[in-house]
Amino acid sequence: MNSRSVIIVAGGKGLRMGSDLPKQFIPIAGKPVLMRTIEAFHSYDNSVNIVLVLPYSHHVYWKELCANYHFGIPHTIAMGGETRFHSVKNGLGLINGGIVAIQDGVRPFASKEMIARCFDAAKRYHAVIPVIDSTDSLREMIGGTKSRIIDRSGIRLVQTPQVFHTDILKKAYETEFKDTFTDDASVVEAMGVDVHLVKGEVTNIKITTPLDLKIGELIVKGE
Ligand SMILES: Nc1ccn([C@@H]2O[C@H](COP(=O)(O)OP(=O)(O)OP(=O)(O)O)[C@@H](O)[C@H]2O)c(=O)n1
Ligand SMILES: C[C@](O)(CO)[C@H](O)COP(=O)(O)O
Repeated sequence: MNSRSVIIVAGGKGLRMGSDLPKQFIPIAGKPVLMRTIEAFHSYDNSVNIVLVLPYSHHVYWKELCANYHFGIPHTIAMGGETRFHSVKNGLGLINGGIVAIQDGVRPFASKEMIARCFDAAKRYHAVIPVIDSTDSLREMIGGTKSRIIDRSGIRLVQTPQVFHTDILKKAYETEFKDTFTDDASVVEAMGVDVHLVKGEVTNIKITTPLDLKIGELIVKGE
């Protein structure tokens, strides 16, 4: 159970970014998002086994990008799938035992302390995810334009890396895909496994829209 792997899922199209180049390849402060994500895990532990899931259409592009940036962190490539669920499943095919983290390729600012927190908790728990509090008030829509306040003290916002015992995650991913599977925790939970929450980070943002690229530049500069 000592071996540690991470599957970095970057098989998406980035439609909400509205850019021709999928967002995982866009530079933030001069370096592509995906290289920052890989570096975060390598700096946590340079022996961690890294599997990178990429769209088939961008395998050659990624190879060229690595050459251009002299990017040498070792990793294995897996094929992107139709949805995030299918991409994770493809990546899992290259993992043999131990503990495995699933990381969004577009979350480049996970600190090594938070990554360690997730992996350490996974020694004790089968499924671990980082979460943060909501700093906004929250409302639930109850039909038409009607809504009601939700008690935000009972709500957490979910991030990655999501860390699991590999055998449990593989078993969970044998299930049929459902739209309600928005992350890996939802897949293992559907199999009846409890999910343990640890502290996430407000800077562990998911690059989704053009504004996130600007916020990312500020995070890199430490402002
Ligand atoms: N078929 C897919 C879809 C998503 N992802 C990855 O899952 C992560 C989180 O997904 P999201 O932010 O939704 O990325 P996209 O699907 O690319 O974005 P959009 O929904 O805006 O198209 C990203 O690193 C994305 O590349 C993936 O590996 N395979
Ligand atoms: C996995 C995730 O990042 C956890 O917050 C999130 O569910 C991904 O959602 P998306 O709609 O695929 O961006």
